[in-house]
Amino acid sequence: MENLNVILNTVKNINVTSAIDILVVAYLIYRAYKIIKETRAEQLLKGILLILLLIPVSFILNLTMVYTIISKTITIGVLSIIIIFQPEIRRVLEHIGRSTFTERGVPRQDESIEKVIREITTAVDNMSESKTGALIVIERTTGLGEILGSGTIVDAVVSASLLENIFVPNTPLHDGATIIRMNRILASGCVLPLTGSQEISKKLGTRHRAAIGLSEVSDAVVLVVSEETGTISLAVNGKLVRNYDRERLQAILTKILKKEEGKDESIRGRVREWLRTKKTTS
Ligand SMILES: Nc1ncnc2c1ncn2[C@@H]1O[C@H](COP(=O)(O)OP(=O)(O)OP(=O)(O)O)[C@@H](O)[C@H]1O
Repeated sequence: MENLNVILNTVKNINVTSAIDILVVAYLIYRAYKIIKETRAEQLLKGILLILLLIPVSFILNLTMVYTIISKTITIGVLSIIIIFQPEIRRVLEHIGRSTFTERGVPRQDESIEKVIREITTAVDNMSESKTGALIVIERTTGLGEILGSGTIVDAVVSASLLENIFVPNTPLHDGATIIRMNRILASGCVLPLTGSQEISKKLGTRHRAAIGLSEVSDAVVLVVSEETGTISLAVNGKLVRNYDRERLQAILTKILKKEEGKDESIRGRVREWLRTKKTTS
């Protein structure tokens, strides 16, 4: 009863500043949840929230032992969360950075993007026909500097023939991933992080797992051509979509990489856009 009074008094003392404080925290939690939704962190997060919910419940019901154990182990818990959620935390922070700064990996001018997309699509389609295994990463806002270091620097203009040449079997650069930034092939033979997801089909080997793995920890677009079947797949945001043909691949790459004309994705741009829509609706 005493504990309940403490909580009621706290609620009574809420002023405008603390209400804003609560709203900001609630918004940040909501955004973080949206980013990690449908990743392996979602289930873990639900479990942790349930345990955290036990703190006020045990406090109100005077369950001294439960309350003491949970509140005393929370520090170790926070440390464990940071270690377990390291990839997801990185993703959330990168996502925040992405909203603040404008895109850097994708070429600015539409013509240039279209050309890069055309060259990549042609190469991927040809490699699919000849069943040449390939792994192509298109960098967007998440910097892939660490990954570049694992491969060999190429630094050449993107062209279908160069891409096809890189992946010719038994040549020095065919193993691993090729990274594209803007309209340049930066490096080949790069090692990508493998996904740890248990939900992926056992039929998919390490090439596809590497594509999903990188797309889980970055906003890169990753293309895979299967050496076994010639199937074209695309991984974005931890999801792999299979069986693309040339037209569908060109369409999806254009949709992802070509920024809507004049659209400002930065926070300032979004606020401006929101104010503009408010003005027109009022
Ligand atoms: N971590 C990694 N980073 C980059 N490339 C990788 C990685 N792991 C494997 N690869 C590439 O994938 C090739 C092996 O593909 P594997 O047959 O295991 O995959 P798969 O998904 O079954 O693809 P495929 O359908 O082409 O056989 C390696 O030779 C290498 O080029």
